[in-house]
Amino acid sequence: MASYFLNWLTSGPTSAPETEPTTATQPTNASVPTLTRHSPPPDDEGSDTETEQDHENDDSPPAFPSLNSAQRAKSQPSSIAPPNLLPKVLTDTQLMPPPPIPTKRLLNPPRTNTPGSLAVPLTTTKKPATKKREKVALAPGHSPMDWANLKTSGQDLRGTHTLMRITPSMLKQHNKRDDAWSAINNKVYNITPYLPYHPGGEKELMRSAGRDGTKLFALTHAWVNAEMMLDACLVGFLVPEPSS
Ligand code: HEM
Repeated sequence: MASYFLNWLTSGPTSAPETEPTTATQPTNASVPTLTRHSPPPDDEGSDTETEQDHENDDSPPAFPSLNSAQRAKSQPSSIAPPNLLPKVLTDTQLMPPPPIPTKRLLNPPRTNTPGSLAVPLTTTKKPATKKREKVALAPGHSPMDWANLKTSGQDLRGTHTLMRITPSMLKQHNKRDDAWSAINNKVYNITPYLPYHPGGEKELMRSAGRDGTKLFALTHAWVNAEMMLDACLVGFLVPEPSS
């Protein structure tokens, strides 16, 4: 490849420059270098002895620019760079070596929380230390739809005749399964009829019996609309103890 470029670079114009249309057919300027042409000389020009065999054995590239072209006539001999200024063609052994194979340490970097470390923070991979929440199997006839039907049936689910002002000490007395009250967001509900319908189980719901279950409720399932689900069980409103 390099020899090809050298070949066409050094095959300069053979006719005289246009600026000197004198009788001389060869360049008379001594500074113009004498260039060697590698293409075969047309020694047998005009003869009929040139055969197809000659063309087949001729592996030399054609002159570029073409010998009698305007491009060749315009080109200046001084524009030809000397061989030491021509771009160097690197061989395979001189090419840049491949990057080193990453070590096992780099493939599996240690997981640390040191500042500036690119490792995955430990906090995102650590499992939350919360208790696993499990739904219980509700008895037949105790699905959420059954609870909705019971609520609208007109059956008394409060156990009281009027809405009351309920203090924490009053609430505390209603902590048995058959008489369980719980306060959620300052509203006190009779949760006894709801116990067998609670998807989290009776045991879990009884943890809020006789006290303010707002925090427990929000921690477990803040998305549940207790106000709507237990509206038929409302018995009153939580008020502070009267100051003595
Ligand atoms: C008193 C009012 C309450 C109502 C109306 C209520 C209602 C519900 C509802 C509708 C579900 C199903 C949630 C779902 O499928 O996404 C549920 C599940 C559950 N509830 Fe309650 N609940 C109440 C109180 C409580 C309390 C005080 C606790 C715990 C102390 C509790 C513990 C659970 C648990 C563990 C589940 C099952 C797990 C889950 O569904 O994610 N619930 N409850």
